[in-house]
Amino acid sequence: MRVFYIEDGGSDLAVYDIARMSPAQWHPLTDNTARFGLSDSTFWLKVSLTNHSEYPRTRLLEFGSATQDYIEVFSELAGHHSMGDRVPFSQRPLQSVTPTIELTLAPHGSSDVWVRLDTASGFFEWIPVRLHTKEEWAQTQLAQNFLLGMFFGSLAIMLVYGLTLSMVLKNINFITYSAYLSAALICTFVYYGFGFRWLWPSWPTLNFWALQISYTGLILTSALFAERFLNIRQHYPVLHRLLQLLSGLLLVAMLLTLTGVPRATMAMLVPLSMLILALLSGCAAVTAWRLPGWTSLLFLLAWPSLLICIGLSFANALNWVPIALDTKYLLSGLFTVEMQLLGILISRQFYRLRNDLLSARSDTSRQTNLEVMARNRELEVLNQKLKEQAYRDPMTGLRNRRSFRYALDKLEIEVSGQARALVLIDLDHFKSINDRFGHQVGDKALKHAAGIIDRAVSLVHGQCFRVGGEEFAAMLTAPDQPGLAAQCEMIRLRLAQAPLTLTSGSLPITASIGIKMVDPGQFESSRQIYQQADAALYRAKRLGRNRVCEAGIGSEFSDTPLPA
Ligand SMILES: Nc1nc2c(ncn2[C@@H]2O[C@H](COP(=O)(O)OP(=O)(O)OP(=O)(O)O)[C@@H](O)[C@H]2O)c(=O)[nH]1
Repeated sequence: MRVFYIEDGGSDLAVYDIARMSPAQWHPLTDNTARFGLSDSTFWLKVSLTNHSEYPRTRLLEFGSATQDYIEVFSELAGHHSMGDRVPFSQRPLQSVTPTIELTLAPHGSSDVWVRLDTASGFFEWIPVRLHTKEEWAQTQLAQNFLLGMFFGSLAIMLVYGLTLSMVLKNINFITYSAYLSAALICTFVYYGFGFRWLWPSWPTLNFWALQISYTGLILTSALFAERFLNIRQHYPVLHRLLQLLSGLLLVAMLLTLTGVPRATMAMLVPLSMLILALLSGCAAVTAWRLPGWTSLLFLLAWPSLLICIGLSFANALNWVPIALDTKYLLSGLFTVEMQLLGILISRQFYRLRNDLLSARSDTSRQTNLEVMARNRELEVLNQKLKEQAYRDPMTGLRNRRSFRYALDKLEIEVSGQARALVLIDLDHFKSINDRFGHQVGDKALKHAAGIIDRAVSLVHGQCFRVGGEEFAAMLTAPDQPGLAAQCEMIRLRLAQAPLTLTSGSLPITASIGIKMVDPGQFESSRQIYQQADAALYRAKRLGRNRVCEAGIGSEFSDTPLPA
């Protein structure tokens, strides 16, 4: 088989004119493949067939484009057939997505087939002309169907995955990915001729529309996806506006193409879409360079696949590719890889966002916990202070009457351990201090005396209380009776020997002290203990003040009630 072509610039030649053309006017077709790209002309192909065998041979002549508008075949052997996608699919002699006719050549016979190629959009498909035996053709169809089945199957699975996640997660990246994937699925389905064959076989115009619309949809959804994924609006606002403008122009070009009036609109559609894809690929490269990491790198690898696929298809149709390349299969392969990589990337991106959100939430709750703990600690300290205040006398800072009651009760229930003593200390003639020097000096004298008594009690490891106006108490650990008397004497002396210094001179302060020793083996109520200590104090007062008296030694009984 040899294939030649001739360009009919005025589109006015009929098959009779073509048949009369001299061989010199025909140009051989490289690789038997028509690559006329964008042109307003009509093209004629001459397919010269020879049977060198002594038997008749039946062959299938295939024109490998599913979407070329007009393919008219004239043959002495097979008659005239219109097989482009501008005539209903059912009129094709063979029900194949790529126009195919059956020819039977006589033994040692030869025949020419004339093919008229034309287009309404001004863009010629890449059309390989192939001659098959019936067996070869059947095998090729099987292999093609298998590969395309794999391709569409994998796209469909990814689409289900994308749609499910879009619905469940309501994540914009999954939504734009699903839109892009749907457009890719529809566009390739139409481009491979399956829409025309299975869905609208009697409506050729729809085939043309579907192709233009789905192609534009593919470019626009891919731009939408890349814009969202790369966050172009935020990072490259100028590019975002440029892309919007180009997308608008692309939409207009598509609508003009649909009206079928100006052929040149197709010449706009192709470069516009390539420009959009090239800009987005550049943007992906800049992002990958700015944010190094395998996510950016994978996106950079995946994203330009679409540019390469579509660019190669057009370049092939325009005869710019120097080698014979079946772009249909390359397109399927690259598309599948791209969609899978993008699927992985957006899943990864989504899970990273999710993890960031979760860790932010746990940070917040950790922060809240820390704040609550700090607040609890503050409250504890405050509580402690309040407790302290409840048991302290504000003027002298000593433990107060309530604290004394508590210590006295404890003294009552102590049944083992060392002997202890309750010591009551009452300042002598305090009323006269108030009367002579006033209450302010009285207060000063009280604080002074309280400080001396407390320090003295601390020296013998006791506890000191202010139980009344000028009355103090101490709980001491009593070694034995003489030891206890010596300790109380020490307290008395320390006070008596440290007069309060006033501007007018020094003011001596003395105290009378009553002691009650508490024997742990012998039970006495707190009331009894207190009354006996108070009686001893009373005795000290009576005996002339500024002295220590102990209960049980020369004792009298006191009726003083327990301090409330
Ligand atoms: N400035 C001042 N005086 C107080 C305070 N609490 C009690 N007083 C006074 O202490 C005096 C106690 O007087 P009295 O109970 O008669 O006993 P006294 O004068 O010390 O005489 P004796 O105890 O018998 O030696 C009263 O005048 C109270 O007003 C106080 O917080 N500040």
